[in-house]
Amino acid sequence: MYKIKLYNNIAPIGIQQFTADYEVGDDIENEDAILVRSANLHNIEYSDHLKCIARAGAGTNNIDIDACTQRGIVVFNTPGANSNAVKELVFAGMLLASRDIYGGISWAKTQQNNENLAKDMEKQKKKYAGTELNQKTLGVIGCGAIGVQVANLALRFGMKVRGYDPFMSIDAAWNLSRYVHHDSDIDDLFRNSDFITIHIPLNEKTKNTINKETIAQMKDGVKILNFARGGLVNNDDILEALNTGKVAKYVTDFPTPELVNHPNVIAIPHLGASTAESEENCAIKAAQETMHYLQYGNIRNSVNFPDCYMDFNAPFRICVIHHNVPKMISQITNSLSHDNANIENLMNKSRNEIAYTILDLDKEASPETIQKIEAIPGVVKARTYRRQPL
Ligand SMILES: NC(=O)c1ccc[n+]([C@@H]2O[C@H](COP(=O)([O-])OP(=O)(O)OC[C@H]3O[C@@H](n4cnc5c(N)ncnc54)[C@H](O)[C@@H]3O)[C@@H](O)[C@H]2O)c1
Ligand SMILES: O=C(O)CC[C@@H](O)C(=O)O
Repeated sequence: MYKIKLYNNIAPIGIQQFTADYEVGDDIENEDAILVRSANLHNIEYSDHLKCIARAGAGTNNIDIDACTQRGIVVFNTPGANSNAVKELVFAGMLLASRDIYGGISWAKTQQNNENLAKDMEKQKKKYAGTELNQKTLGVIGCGAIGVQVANLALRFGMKVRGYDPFMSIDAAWNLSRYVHHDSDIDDLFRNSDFITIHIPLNEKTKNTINKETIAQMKDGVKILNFARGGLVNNDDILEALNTGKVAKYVTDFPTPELVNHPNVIAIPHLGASTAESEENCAIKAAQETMHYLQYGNIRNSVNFPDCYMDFNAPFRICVIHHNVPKMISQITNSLSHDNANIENLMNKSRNEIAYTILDLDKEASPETIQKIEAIPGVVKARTYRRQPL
């Protein structure tokens, strides 16, 4: 029986993926795996049995990735599973930043006793007039799952689009329209955009990407959208720029108390991925990644381990997490001689300092063999698997 601990509300359809071999709940102890959305897992005590954490979503800054890697805990996310939901809200944000829809609706709500409403609203409406997206320039920082979709849709709104992403994946590049202007220097994007939208992960390098200096390069009256993470934008600097009018609007999915009452901040309470479709996509993907890892040792969509997966055709399997250093494979295979097991298939992949080896065997490795493997300097963990239907 595998034990799955839930943090946050995970869509029921995701939990339904788990078979009778799984015990799933938010009060589980000695968990083999965690399913989480945005709950902060930094500084929590993990069970000694914990093998993986699946983030039902994209951002993993709520998890201490380095600590997990050192302990041999595989962290998954669900790339692209919520990107459509975020894309749609970005466009809602752009429209709200261009036209005072919110002000107009709020005024209309106060008119329930006005018998002259039809006439009065024609007078009132000039207060809520705005501008169009058509022909404006949108700068997209980060052309991954979300950025690409935002860029492509903006073209269909008649916008001119510029994109900046020095680490863009080949998949993302295939999906990005060729009509998106490629900025290799982020300053060109800052200087030439009427709207700037940011879609990159938050980490030590990207923190405060939007700050006093970068804002200074932007057009007067620029509108900035942040549906990625609050820490990417320096709050003090953006508030100052909103006060001077340098920045006309700041649309953020990550409001903080000092931002929420500013008249030119459009604060949304982290709703980017909050659609039934996206919550279901993320939950299903996170559950499947977890099951494939726990039952087969296969790794797909990890943020700290290499992708490493093989069809499980042999009767037995060993998976070894080890440091990415010489002579590991030979030491692991030597240890198997004890059981006289034949290796039917082998895969080894590495990512930075860590590596992962899958060995498919005709015989089950004995506990002594696993102990021997785990005693090899540089080995973090070894686990055995028996072939079973998923
Ligand atoms: N508001 C929400 O509910 C919500 C939902 C999903 C994702 N997010 C946030 O949005 C971020 C992006 O999500 P995604 O699904 O597009 O992720 P993704 O991994 O598909 O794309 C991120 C892109 O950012 C690029 N990148 C990384 N560092 C960069 C830098 N310094 N400059 C420019 N580009 C850089 C990467 O190359 C990648 O292409 C996530 O990390 C998450 O924090 C928020
Ligand atoms: O789970 C959510 O609601 C938000 C997820 C989002 O911030 C993400 O990074 O995928």
